[in-house]
Amino acid sequence: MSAHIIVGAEVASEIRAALKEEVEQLKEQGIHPGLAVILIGDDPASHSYVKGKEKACHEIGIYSEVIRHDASITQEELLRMIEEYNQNPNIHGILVQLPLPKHISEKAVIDAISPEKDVDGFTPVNVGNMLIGNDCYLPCTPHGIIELIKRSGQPIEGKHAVVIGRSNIVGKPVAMLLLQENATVTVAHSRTKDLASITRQADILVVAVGRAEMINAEHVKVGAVVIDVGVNRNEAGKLVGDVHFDSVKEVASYLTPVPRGVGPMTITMLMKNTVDAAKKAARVAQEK
Ligand SMILES: Nc1nc2c(c(=O)[nH]1)N[C@@H](CN(C=O)c1ccc(C(=O)N[C@@H](CCC(=O)O)C(=O)O)cc1)CN2
Repeated sequence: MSAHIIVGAEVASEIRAALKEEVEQLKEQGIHPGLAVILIGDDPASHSYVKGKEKACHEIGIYSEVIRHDASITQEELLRMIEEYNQNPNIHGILVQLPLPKHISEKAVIDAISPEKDVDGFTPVNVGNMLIGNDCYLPCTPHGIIELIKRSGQPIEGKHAVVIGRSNIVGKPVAMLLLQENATVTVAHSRTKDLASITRQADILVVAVGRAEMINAEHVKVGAVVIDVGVNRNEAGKLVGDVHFDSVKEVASYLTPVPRGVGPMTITMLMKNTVDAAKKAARVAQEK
């Protein structure tokens, strides 16, 4: 068997083309979606992701403001900056790139973002709404993963989904979204005993552990759908996922590559959330 490769970059391009058309139409109605991206510090990967977000905004026609600040900023200054964007009517989405420098509390920063502008879907209000299945901004990577599985044509309902990883950004929310799609969900993590015996039960395996090529064919059931969320450098300096691509592709039925798999969907779902936020703000203004 050789798995079908789910090229997230191609799916992302399709969604971005549709968003571009939608934004053109919104602008004709006087709605101009706007996103503020705040990047603190000098982490090279974060700088590259933020550049990707800026470029995607430009391509789709979303107005963007990108604030790059060195790590000398205080938490209070950052919170003030967020509050200004909360009040700014030209900005519909606010994103603070993670991780933050150690002296700044991630929790305090996320809590400061108005839930209506939380296009990352990280605030407690949006997380709570996601949990109970209310309309809300879904976190971008988990939402992108669900979209990739759905567009591959593979059913989620009734399947056993195993998620490896329990981060707030990926593991926990993707487990919740799979549950909402009626999968039976198991969450495994660094303290899980006999990981392979659990992952081998998975019809859908989502891997978000942050360890280069840790999951190999021994961990995967024949015919499973395998989604690789990792972005790592291997010993040779090559960009690889958490999944050993060459061995797993011989066992899985569907597999996402790294790069060009889940990653491009993260930025694309952010664009979608920003457009949705602008539409919601326009509706609210009209109702007043
Ligand atoms: N505020 C947020 N911070 C972070 C998030 C997030 O969703 N919101 N997610 C990640 C980083 N991230 C987006 O911010 C992100 C990660 C990976 C990619 C991507 O396109 N990866 C490429 C490879 C990139 C490379 O060459 O290094 C791929 O997989 O093809 C985009 C965005 C943490 N922080």
